[in-house]
Amino acid sequence: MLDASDSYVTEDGRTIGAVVMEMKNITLRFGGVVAIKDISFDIREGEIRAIIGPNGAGKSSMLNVISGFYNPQEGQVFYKGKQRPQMRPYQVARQGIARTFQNIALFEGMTVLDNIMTGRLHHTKANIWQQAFWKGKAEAEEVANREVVEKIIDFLEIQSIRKTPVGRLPYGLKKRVELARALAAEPSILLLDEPMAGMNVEEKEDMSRFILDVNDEFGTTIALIEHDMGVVMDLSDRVVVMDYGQKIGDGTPDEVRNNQAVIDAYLGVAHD
Ligand SMILES: Nc1ncnc2c1ncn2[C@@H]1O[C@H](COP(=O)(O)OP(=O)(O)OP(=O)(O)O)[C@@H](O)[C@H]1O
Repeated sequence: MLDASDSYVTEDGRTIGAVVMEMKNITLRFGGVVAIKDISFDIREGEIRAIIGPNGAGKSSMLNVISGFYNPQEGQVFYKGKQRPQMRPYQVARQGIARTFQNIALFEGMTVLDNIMTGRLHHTKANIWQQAFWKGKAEAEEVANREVVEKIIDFLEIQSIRKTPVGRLPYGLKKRVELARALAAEPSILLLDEPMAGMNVEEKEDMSRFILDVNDEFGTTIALIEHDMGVVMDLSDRVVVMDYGQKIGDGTPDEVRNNQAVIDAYLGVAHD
């Protein structure tokens, strides 16, 4: 059994570090609906952590708790060892947590490059006057921001579409641009909201490869939610399984695959 501060090396040679985020006894209600019921789990530095579950299981609600969009009625979120107070999403983003959205949230009329640049907003400290008159600090920031963005464009192999308005791109590429924008924030934790939803097989393979590469190359901790159990099993180090707002499984992909409660949930076996 690992301690919160332990680290270990995976079979494929990646180092998984200490616990960086801990969700403790989280309960979230919408009026009479209990979307999350007393769930606890942790996320370790450098790991790929999936949260899966059938429709309505509470995955999006959980992602929204992590990203600060929802504040749970009960339970605590610990980040880097400290209990996180109630926060707005932009404050969570400033702590190095970036996300993508299931229904792509890009500016369709803007080019790929400009969309990705919007991911740098939290790294821009020059005030509006400095920006308007292109002086000192603003200029240096713009150069640094472009450098980060160019590196990501290369990394995600989207050089050829950098000047294309996002609205003209096929779905799979839009998803890749969204990933690029989230990466532009240089997050310590990247949250992916159903990154493979609506993709064909080839697009899913591409996205899986990029998720693995991001984790490997930048050491980014990744938490993702996904409806389809198959696609995340090869990617993830550990998987939390939710069903009807409860946690019914948590462990390595193999442990989860062999968990009877998980098998039942996915086969639609009735509840008591
Ligand atoms: N804003 C909301 N207001 C009221 N009920 C909500 C709200 N958001 C989610 N719920 C309810 O909470 C439960 C969990 O929903 P959630 O969207 O988190 O599940 P999910 O696992 O992400 O589902 P899906 O895979 O279909 O996206 C559902 O019963 C849902 O109807």
